[in-house]
Amino acid sequence: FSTVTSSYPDKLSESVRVVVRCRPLNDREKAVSPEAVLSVEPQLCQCSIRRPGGQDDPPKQFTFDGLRGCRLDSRGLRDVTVWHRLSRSQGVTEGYNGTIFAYGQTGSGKSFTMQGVSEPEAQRGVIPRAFEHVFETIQCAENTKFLVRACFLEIYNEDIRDLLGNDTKQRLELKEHPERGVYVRDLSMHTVHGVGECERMMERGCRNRAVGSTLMNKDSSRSHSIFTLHLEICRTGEQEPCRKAAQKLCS
Ligand SMILES: Nc1ncnc2c1ncn2[C@@H]1O[C@H](COP(=O)(O)OP(=O)(O)OP(=O)(O)O)[C@@H](O)[C@H]1O
Repeated sequence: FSTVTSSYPDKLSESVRVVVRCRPLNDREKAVSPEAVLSVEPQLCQCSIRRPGGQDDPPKQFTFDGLRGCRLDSRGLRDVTVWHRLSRSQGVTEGYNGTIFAYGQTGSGKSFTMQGVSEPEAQRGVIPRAFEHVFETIQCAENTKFLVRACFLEIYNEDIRDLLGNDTKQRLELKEHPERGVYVRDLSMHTVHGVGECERMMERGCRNRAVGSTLMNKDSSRSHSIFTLHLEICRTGEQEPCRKAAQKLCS
C-alpha cells in the first residue's frame, strides 16, 4: 500500500488519533429502513449524517483523523491504507507504548475491524496487521535484540480472566504498583517468536471468550479483550539499559 497516497498523516502531533469505519447495512437493517443516512468523504476524512426522512434538514458533519467507507472497490483500496497505517503507526518497536481499541455499539463491527477475516486481503483486521508490522520490523532491525512476550485477557461483567492461562475461569485481580503502574496479578506471559505463534495464541484465547447473542448481533462478544505484546528492546554493544514497551490491541 505504500505507493497509495492517503490523507491520513504519518506523523501527527496528537497522541490520540480517531479513525472511523462505516460498515455496510446488514439484512435486518435494510429490512427496517433501506434509506442510507450516512455519506462519507474519505479524502477529507469527513462523514455526514442525515436525519431519516428529514430531506430538507442540513446533514450533520464530522471530521476525524481517518475514515474508511463501506465500499471495497478500487477507491476502497485507498481507504485500506488508513487501516494499514493505523496498525503500523504505533512505535512499539521504537520503545513507545501504544493502544489500539475499537469503540462502538453492539454489532457496529468492532471485532470485525480488530480481528477481520483473512480473505479478501482488504478485510484483514488491525490485529494481524499489527503482528506483521512488529515482526517485520524486528527482522529488519540492525544491532538490536528483541524479546517479545504476549498476554491475552478478557474483561466480562467487571471480572478479569486470563484467556491463555491454565485456569481460564479464574478471576484475576487488578493491582497498582508505584513503578509498574496498573497491572493484572498472575496474568500469564508467553514468549512469541513470530506472527504464526501470535495468531495461534489469539485463536486459542478467542475460543475461551464469553460469547453471547444480542438482538443487533448474533455473534456478540459481550466482553472486552486485550491482547498485549510486551517488547524488550536491547541495542547490542551499547551501555544503555534495554527499553520496554507494550502494544495493546483491544476489542
Ligand atoms: N466492514 C464490515 N463489512 C462487512 N461486514 C461487517 C463489517 N463490520 C462488521 N460486519 C459484520 O457485522 C456483524 C457484527 O460485527 P462485530 O461482531 O464485529 O460487531 P461488534 O461491534 O464487535 O459487536 P459486539 O459488541 O456485540 O461484540 C458481524 O457479522 C460482522 O461480520
